[in-house]
Parts: sequence; structure tokens; C-alpha cells
Amino acid sequence: MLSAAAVRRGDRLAADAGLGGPVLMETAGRTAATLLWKVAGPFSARQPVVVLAGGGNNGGDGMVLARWVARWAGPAAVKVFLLAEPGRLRGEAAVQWSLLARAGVPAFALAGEPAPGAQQGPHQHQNPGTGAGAAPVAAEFPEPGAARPPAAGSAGAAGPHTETGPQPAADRPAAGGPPAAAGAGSGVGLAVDPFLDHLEAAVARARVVVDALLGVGVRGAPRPLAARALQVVGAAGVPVFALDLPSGLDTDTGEAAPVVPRATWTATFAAAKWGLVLGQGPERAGQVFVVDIGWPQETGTGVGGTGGEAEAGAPGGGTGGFPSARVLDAAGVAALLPRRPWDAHKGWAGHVVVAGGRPGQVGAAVLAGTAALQAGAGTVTLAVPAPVRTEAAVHRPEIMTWALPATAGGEWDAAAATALAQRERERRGRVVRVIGPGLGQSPGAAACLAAWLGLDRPAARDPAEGASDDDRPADAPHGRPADGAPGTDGEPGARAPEGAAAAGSAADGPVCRPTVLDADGLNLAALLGIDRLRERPGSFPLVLTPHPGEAARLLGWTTARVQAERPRAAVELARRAGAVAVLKGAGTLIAGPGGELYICTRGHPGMASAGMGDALAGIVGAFLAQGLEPLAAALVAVFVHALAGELAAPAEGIPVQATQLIARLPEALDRIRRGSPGSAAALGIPGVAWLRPPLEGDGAPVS
Ligand SMILES: NC(=O)C1=CN([C@@H]2O[C@H](COP(=O)(O)OP(=O)(O)OC[C@H]3O[C@@H](n4cnc5c(N)ncnc54)[C@H](OP(=O)(O)O)[C@@H]3O)[C@@H](O)[C@H]2O)[C@@H](O)CC1
Ligand SMILES: Nc1ncnc2c1ncn2[C@@H]1O[C@H](COP(=O)(O)OP(=O)(O)O)[C@@H](O)[C@H]1O
Ligand SMILES: [K+]
Repeated sequence: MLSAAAVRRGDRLAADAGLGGPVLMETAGRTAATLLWKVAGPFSARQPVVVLAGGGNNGGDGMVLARWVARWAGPAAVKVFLLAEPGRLRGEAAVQWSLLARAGVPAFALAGEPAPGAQQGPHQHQNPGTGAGAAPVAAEFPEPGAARPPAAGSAGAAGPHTETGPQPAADRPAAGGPPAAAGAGSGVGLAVDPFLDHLEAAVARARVVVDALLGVGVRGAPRPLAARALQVVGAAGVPVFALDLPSGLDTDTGEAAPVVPRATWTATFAAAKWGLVLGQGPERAGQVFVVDIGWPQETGTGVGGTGGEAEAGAPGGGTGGFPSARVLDAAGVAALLPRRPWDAHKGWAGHVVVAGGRPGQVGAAVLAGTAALQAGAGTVTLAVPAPVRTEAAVHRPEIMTWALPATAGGEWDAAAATALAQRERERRGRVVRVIGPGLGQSPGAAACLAAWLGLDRPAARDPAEGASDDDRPADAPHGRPADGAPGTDGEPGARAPEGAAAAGSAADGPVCRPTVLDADGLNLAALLGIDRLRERPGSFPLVLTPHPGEAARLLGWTTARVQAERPRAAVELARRAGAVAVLKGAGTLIAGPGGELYICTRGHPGMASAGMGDALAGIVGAFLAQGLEPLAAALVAVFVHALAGELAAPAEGIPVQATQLIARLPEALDRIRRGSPGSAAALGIPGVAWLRPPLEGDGAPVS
């Protein structure tokens, strides 16, 4: 996942490695043509492909694509509309324009000033206002190398129009001037209105419109002329295939003016861009395919996959962009899953203690506990205020309950901090805490939280913890990594270091454990101050799972700012807390304390319902309990949660309840183990991967 600044860095690295613009553009355009064939083919002259190209490299990509479509299906199967004056094209776009002419691809362009010394060609531009049909104005390419006037209306238009609407000077081509003999294709341009009329007519009978107007080089919202062309495309209701990004979509934020196309498909080059997953990006981009264009490995942008470090790309990258991130996919997550030995026993899979469930919010703790159980925790206990113990116990017979000291009103009492730790000490094996679901923000809850985090008094190691390890099997989760598990050299799958499992605040007081903080656990932590989390004793494993509102409280930002700068917010949370941060919401982000950043593109709006976050917190706890290191636990949990949410919905966006999601966790885990949904399998085009492969399995249709 790249910012515009990171794309420019990647370009430079590619150029340094000898992969110049022409090579990359040819690969991009040709691969996109193959993909277009797959999703919208076969092509025919009856329903041509219409390419709307801009004057930059995005337009160049479109022209390469057009050339290949013409080669495979004949020149009549494609039409190019260049929203620029050929004479002003530079670099790659100019080269591609001339190659189009050689290939005999029908193309139209805007009229411009004649190049110095250009001859008045035979295809005179029509003077605006002189009446339709008087003279040909189309810039359709003639035979290669020749200059031949095209038939008026050859694009299917009724004929050239004569009115040129008011245009801002910067965008207004010199309509009505002499023919623009400049430009490698020697195509004569159209005035704006005829151009748009031709475009409209062509789009109306197109199979698909290829949006190659603006890519990562866009600055601001589309200017009026670009906006008019995009309006024409949008109004036609024809499927749109966007190159790199839907034109005008902000590469970094996903902000989109109303005219930005709602593409059915987007082929994005080298790596996905932030704008495709943030803001309005997901709605505008449709199905996103990541096309490998051969950037050197050093750029760190593979197709799909998770493994390894996030790319270098410090927040801001020095140019205001976002940090780079890796996209989670099933194969990458599968490699992180804990492998349960054949002779595993419940101690192997750890013990999740959920602390929360105040009166009126018992369900939150129940959901977290049930999700932990379904995600593979060996044992689950709900630690709740004593008055609600029975209420907590009735839901799942597999789940234990501890009744802890409560105030007269049933809220958490400060004495519960030590009581909980005492109960935990009676357990053998790894204990993990999920603190927050239904915890409330009472003074007693606040005191407990500070104690559990070891932030109420000086730190000390827990003498009991070492003893509890003694009767683990030799390959117990935090003894050593499972054979073949990723991360033995520090990757996300690595187990927490020996001794990280518990650090105590005092032998007789609350002991710190690997912890997931959610909901009110986070709200109370915000009151303590996020930076204090870094001072926790022994740096015990800690995962924060805030939604944007909780993240805002932790950071002291507004929720709107968190949403506008999600990648930065996630990285900041992790850095300041010295912990793993999961910033929930559409496109959940997972950040590690070392600057690592991942995004999950799965899940759907139907998951916006109460209790979903509680379930996620429980799942993170379950994977910590099964021995995963915190970053790996968070990555696996987020992906499994999102996939289960999809499995639980009859269709994307249909409301799902947390209990329904929880019920599908085993199936989600099973699919992931099998590498499904697969990023590339359904397409069968080497070097092209789905950003978000469809659920229906490997034989899924692509259109
Ligand atoms: N380099 C690589 O590795 C590869 C790059 N590749 C491709 O290059 C693309 C980036 O190309 P790029 O940098 O030329 O910019 P691009 O997106 O075409 O936009 C510039 C044009 O848009 C115009 N324009 C700008 N803002 C505007 C606005 N608000 N409203 C209206 N117009 C506006 C601007 O006009 P100007 O402002 O200069 O007058 C100029 O004409 C990238 O997305 C990918 O597709 C592939 O080939 C693979 C290899
Ligand atoms: N539009 C969406 N797309 C993907 N995931 C979503 C969407 N809306 C919500 N979710 C997921 O559902 C969960 C909601 O968590 P949260 O807001 O804490 O809910 P609650 O507090 O009700 O438990 C998060 O994991 C979030 O990522
Ligand atoms: K585009």
C-alpha cells in the first residue's frame, strides 16, 4: 500500500535498476489489456473499448492498452480519446501517441495551436458557430503516416458540434484554430464540444470505458475540462475499467470529487495505493487488481502476501505521504497460524481471561470469551463483578467465570485487581488478559486497569510465572517456535521471548500478563496517558484494539482527524504505546511498535454492529494464548474476524450479528489454512493479484 510519494520513490529505484518508463509503461498497459480481456472481453468492433486518455503517463498506459487491444481484436475494436493536444505531449505519452498512429488505432484529440511552422493540413478545423457538418473536425488517425480527413461522425456521433462552451483559460484548447499538425500522430484535434460529443457517442456504444485520464500525478480535484469528460463517462452507465486509480481520486486519502468515476474494476500498478482503500476509494475503485510491472525487489512491493517487514517509508516519507503498508492475504496469514501439535492439550492453547462485563454490559464479555473459545483458546474465563457472575455463566458451558469484588452498585471494585491476579496464579500455563469489554469507567475499574498494567507502582518480576512453565510440553507455544513457523528470525510469527509472558508489579500484587486492551480498557488507558503504556513493566505483550473514537481519545486527536489520517494514526498509536495497535473500521490497520504497518481489506459494512469489536478482542487474546507474538496475533485475528464476518453475511453489506460471526470462526480458519480466498488463482494471469479476492473460492467468476 503506497502513497504518491512512495510511488515516486519506487519509480526512481526502478529507473536506477535500469527499468525506465517505457519498459514499465509497456508492461503496465499490456498486462492491463490482458486483464481487461479477462473481465470484459472478448472485444469487437460492434462494441468497442473506449479509452479516455490524459496527457500524462496515465494516458500513456491507456494508449499502450489500446494498441494491444487493436492488435488482438483489430483497430476497430478500440477508440482513443486523448483529452490533450498532441503537440503538447511530452515523454512517454508522446511516444505512445505516435505508436497509436502506426498501429492505425482510431483516435481523437483536442485541437491546439499549430506547431511553429506547421502546414495547414487538409482536414480543416471547423470554426465554432459556423454550423454542423460543414467541415470535418475529427482527429481520427489516418493510415499510418498519412494525413487523411476522417469522415465526420465516424465515431458514431451525429456530426461535429459547433458550440464551444466557456472554459477556463488553462483548460481551454484553442478551438477553431487551424489544424494542429503537431504531434507524432499528425491527428487533427477537435474543439472541446465536438470532442465531448464524439466521446459521448462512442461511450454510448462501448463495451467498456478505460479511464486513463489521471493517475497518481493528479493534483487536486479534476479541472473543469477533465470533469466534463468524466461526467460524460459517468452519465453513460457503461462499465469503467480504471488504470492505476479512478481519475481524480486522491492517491493518499481516497478523497473523491463527485465526477470521479465509479469504476467496476481498477488495475493498479506496482502496488495498491492508499487512496484505493481509504475514504471513498473502495466505492470508486470497484474490484482492484494489483499488476506487477517489474519494479525491483528492493522497492518491497510484491503482489499480495504479508510476510516480512513493512516497507521502509517513515510516516510522511518526508513529502507528506503516508507510510507504506502490506496488504494481508490468506496465504500470508496462513503462514502465521499456530500449528497445534497432535498431542496438544488445553494448556498448550493457553488461558484467556476476559475482564469486563459490568451490569448491563455482561454480553460484551460473553462475546469476547466466546470468540476466544471459537478461535482456539484452550480455556476461557470471564472475570466479572460478583453480582453478574450467574448472568455471565449461562451462555456457554465451556466458559468459566470468576466472581470478583464489586461495589454496592455492581461496578468493579479496586480490590478486584489483586483478586484477579490471585485467581490467575492458581492456573498453570500461559494466561492472557482481554481487558475492557463491558468494563465501565468507574473509579474501581480505573484502579484495576492501572494495577494490571503495572502502572500503579514500581515494577518487579512475577516469581510464580517461571514455575508455571515447568510442566509445559517441550514445544509449548512460548517455549520455542513451531517448526517452519515464520518469524523465527524476528518476523511477525515469532513467539514472544521467554519471560515476556508476565512481568509483575509486585510478588503479592497484580501481575502483568500479555494483554489486549479494548473498549473501556482503552478509554481508561487514555486517561492514564497513552505514553505511559511504554513504561509498563517488562514491556509485556500488549495489543490495543481501538475504533476511531477510542483512537482519538488515546491520541488527543479528533475522530475526524483519525479517519482522515488513518495510517498515520495507527503508526502513532503503536509508537507512543510501544505496543501493537489495531485501528478498526473499514480497512482495519495493524501497526507494530517498530513502524510495521499492515492493512486488512476484507470485511464489509454489515459488520458495523454492536459486539463486533468485543469479538475481535477475544480473538486476539486467543492467538496470544496460543503463543503468537503480539503483531502476528493481531494480524491473524483481524483477518480471521473479517473473513468470518463475510462468511456470516448472505451478501456483502448485509447486517451481521457478532454471534453469527463468532459461529463462522472455525470455517474462516479452515479457509485461511487452505490459502483461500486466493489472491491470484481465480484470474490465471501471472503477476496480477486481487486486492480483495472474492470469497466464493478459487473458481469464482471475475466479472
Ligand atoms: N512511473 C512509473 O513507474 C509508471 C507510471 N505509470 C503511470 O503513470 C501515472 C502517473 O503519470 P504522471 O506522473 O504523468 O501523472 P498522471 O497521473 O498521468 O497525471 C498528470 C496529468 O494529469 C494532469 N492533471 C493533474 N492534475 C489535474 C487535475 N486536477 N485536473 C486535470 N488534469 C490534471 C496533468 O496536467 P498538467 O497539470 O500538467 O497540465 C497531466 O497531464 C501513474 O498513475 C501510472 O498510470 C505506469 O506507466 C507504470 C509505470
Ligand atoms: N464497514 C466495515 N468494513 C469492515 N469492517 C468493519 C466495518 N464496520 C465495522 N467493521 C469491523 O467491526 C468491528 C467493530 O468494532 P467496534 O466498533 O469496536 O464495535 P463494538 O464496539 O460494537 O464491538 C471492527 O473490527 C471493525 O473493523
Ligand atoms: K485513471
